[in-house]
Amino acid sequence: MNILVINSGSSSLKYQLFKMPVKAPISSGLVERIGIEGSYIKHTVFKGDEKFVSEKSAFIADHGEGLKQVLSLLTKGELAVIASPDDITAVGHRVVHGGEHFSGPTLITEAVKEQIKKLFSLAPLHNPVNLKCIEVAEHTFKNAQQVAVFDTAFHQTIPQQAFRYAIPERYYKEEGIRVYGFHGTSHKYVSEQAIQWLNKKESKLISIHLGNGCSITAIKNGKSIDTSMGFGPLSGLVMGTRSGDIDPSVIFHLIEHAGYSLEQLSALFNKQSGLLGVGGSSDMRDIRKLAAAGDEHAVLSLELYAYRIKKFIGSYAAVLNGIDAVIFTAGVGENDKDMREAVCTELEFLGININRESNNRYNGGLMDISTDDSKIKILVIPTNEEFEIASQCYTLLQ
Ligand SMILES: Nc1ncnc2c1ncn2[C@@H]1O[C@H](COP(=O)(O)OP(=O)(O)O)[C@@H](O)[C@H]1O
Ligand SMILES: CC(=O)OP(=O)(O)O
Ligand SMILES: [Mg+2]
Repeated sequence: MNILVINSGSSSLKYQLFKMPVKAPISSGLVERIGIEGSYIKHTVFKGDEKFVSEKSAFIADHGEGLKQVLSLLTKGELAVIASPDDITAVGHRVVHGGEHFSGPTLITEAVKEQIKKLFSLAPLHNPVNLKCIEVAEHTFKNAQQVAVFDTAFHQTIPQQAFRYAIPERYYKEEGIRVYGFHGTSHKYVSEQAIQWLNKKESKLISIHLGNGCSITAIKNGKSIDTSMGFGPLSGLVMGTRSGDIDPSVIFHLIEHAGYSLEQLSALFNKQSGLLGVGGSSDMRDIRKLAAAGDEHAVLSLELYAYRIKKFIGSYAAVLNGIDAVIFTAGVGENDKDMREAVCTELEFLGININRESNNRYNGGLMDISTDDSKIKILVIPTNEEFEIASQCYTLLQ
């Protein structure tokens, strides 16, 4: 059985094709910097111990175009791995917002698509793109089962005191206004790796996912108990183009004194803020270059980004009443050693001591980058949302 997984994030589209039940990747790849200058596609095919890679740089305007190019790479040319669409038994889709309806992998029906559509306004950078990818896959792989795995599912264990906002109950009961939480598939995957590595029956973890979207989750004994994103994937940490936490008074002010419309407000907080708004680019690699050249705005954006993460670590240390390990994952978490160092600096009082030499040396895989006497372990763990989605799809289809 072959399962193709499509993971569309706000700036990227990642895919992996797995042979099941052995969970062996046949092919994987990514389209990065979608919609900004410097987009590229990397397509990898695994044959035994050998790896074949093709890379192409060309502007890719949106995820629909990205997915069409990916499907063409998978089915045509030298590095094709699918002879016929019927080689694909199931397509697993990452879907970001599932509301309260979905707590596990779900077969996609017309009703499920309607539900994904209803949540467009709450995850405007994601749900429309996720639905688009589902439609393209349905059209391409007519006989495959289409399965959705929701970012929100892992956070369904968050207790009411953490998921409710302090507003009248009817807004929860009638409008579903509550914390949902996102990046759940990633937080689940890396926390399970950490629990296995720690080899402890009971565990208290803080998982820090730093991609284009960023979120941090408190995980007790394998269950999410609080997370920084809320009703939509907008609150909490500073992100590529999203502001993270902001006092709602700012919104009232912009409406009252500057005449902002709903569309302008949504664009401001979702698309024009975060690293882009403060530092001049949504991409951490660009920000690093600007900061190295002395750009003060870029430097400030890095400070805001690290400070916000640190604030949440303190808050979740209190929520968990202790920490066994903090985990860094996703694009920035796995690749930006300076950000890991900035976040962990001056947290010694908590028992977080980073080993700078190990941190600088990190080059993939699960690695402990804390000092030998650090009370709290600091782990870098590459996320693999596609692997997790394929596993959940397989379980569902059995
Ligand atoms: N070598 C690197 N150094 C610093 N940041 C990096 C590096 N590689 C990738 N990133 C950053 O990771 C982010 C994208 O992360 P990713 O998890 O792929 O995002 P998403 O899935 O949300 O689209 C971008 O800000 C990018 O600049
Ligand atoms: C939920 C979210 O922000 O996802 P991504 O980081 O992939 O944009
Ligand atoms: Mg992502």
